Amino acid sequence: MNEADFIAALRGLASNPGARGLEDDAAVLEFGGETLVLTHDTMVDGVHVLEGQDPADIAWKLVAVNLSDLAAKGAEPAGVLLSHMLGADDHRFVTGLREVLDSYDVPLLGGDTVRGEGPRVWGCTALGRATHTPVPSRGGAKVGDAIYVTGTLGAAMLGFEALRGGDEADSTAYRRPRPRLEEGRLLAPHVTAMMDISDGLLLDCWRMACAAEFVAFELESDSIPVADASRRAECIRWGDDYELLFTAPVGVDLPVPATRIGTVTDTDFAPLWLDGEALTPEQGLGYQH
Ligand SMILES: Nc1ncnc2c1ncn2[C@@H]1O[C@H](COP(=O)(O)OP(=O)(O)O)[C@@H](O)[C@H]1O
Ligand SMILES: Cc1ncc(C[n+]2csc(CCOP(=O)(O)OP(=O)(O)O)c2C)c(N)n1
Ligand SMILES: [Mg+2]
Repeated sequence: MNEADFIAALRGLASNPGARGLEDDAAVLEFGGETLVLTHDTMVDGVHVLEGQDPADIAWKLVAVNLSDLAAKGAEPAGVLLSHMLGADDHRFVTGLREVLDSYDVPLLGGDTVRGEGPRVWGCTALGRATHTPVPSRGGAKVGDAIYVTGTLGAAMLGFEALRGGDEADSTAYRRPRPRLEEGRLLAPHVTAMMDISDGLLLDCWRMACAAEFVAFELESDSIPVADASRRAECIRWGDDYELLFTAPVGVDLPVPATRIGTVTDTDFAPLWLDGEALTPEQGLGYQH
């Protein structure tokens, strides 16, 4: 089973509406007059971070990727719970954790600590409070909407290569992603759909188009902001950038800088198009476990 098959097999168990059919970045629960937004992401040594990487970076990224899912729902963080496997330089993990929690003013609420064999694995649950309801979903794109991204894609890939190669180039984008919390909150009232881009722009556009049903995402590659124009195809597939992907009606005055990369259409026989050519996940649109 791959990741998509396993999640599909879980769908029958996740009938509570809060699970959003396991088709969104986060669960959404009405609770005590508030709307809670809940998400969990795991990182594995050698899969999500380079073996031997500074644990301070690992702690930062672990929390940041979870906050990014809250950002995509326009939620403000209420706290995190962490799971940690003991190993080398655990004091550096604590240092990085303090840095990320202070930077985003997020309370550490609890977690769990274990020792085990095999590659190290870290987990984080982030809890947030919706700032706007209905909480934006992945599936709300409407025919005629414009498609936007924040920031630049491919910076994490370049940062990964810099870190792996040990060269002077800046690896910050890979080591210390910055969740777009402020942007997500400001955008939530204006978007028809929103998600964060963890697995690569093309794959996440595919998912957003499929979640909406009966729409297609038509993208123009030249309009997509990339960190290295000579490697555009890789920049829009590699992932790990944690920018926001969203749709909004044409003409809406956006409250934050973002780049229009395409249009939602009713083209009915393929959900994703790049420069007029239909694309499928078999062609390698992004990162899949
Ligand atoms: N092991 C699991 N148990 C329950 N739900 C899961 C599991 N793995 C993934 N999901 C759910 O599947 C959906 C897609 O997950 P994922 O692609 O990891 O989202 P994201 O990229 O936003 O982290 C989400 O609703 C997530 O909560
Ligand atoms: C050492 C290393 N190799 C490869 C990658 C590329 N990579 C691994 S996982 C991933 C996508 C994000 O991970 P996932 O577990 O799918 O997160 P989620 O979508 O659930 O937030 C990417 C781009 C990496 N980050 N680090
Ligand atoms: Mg996930």
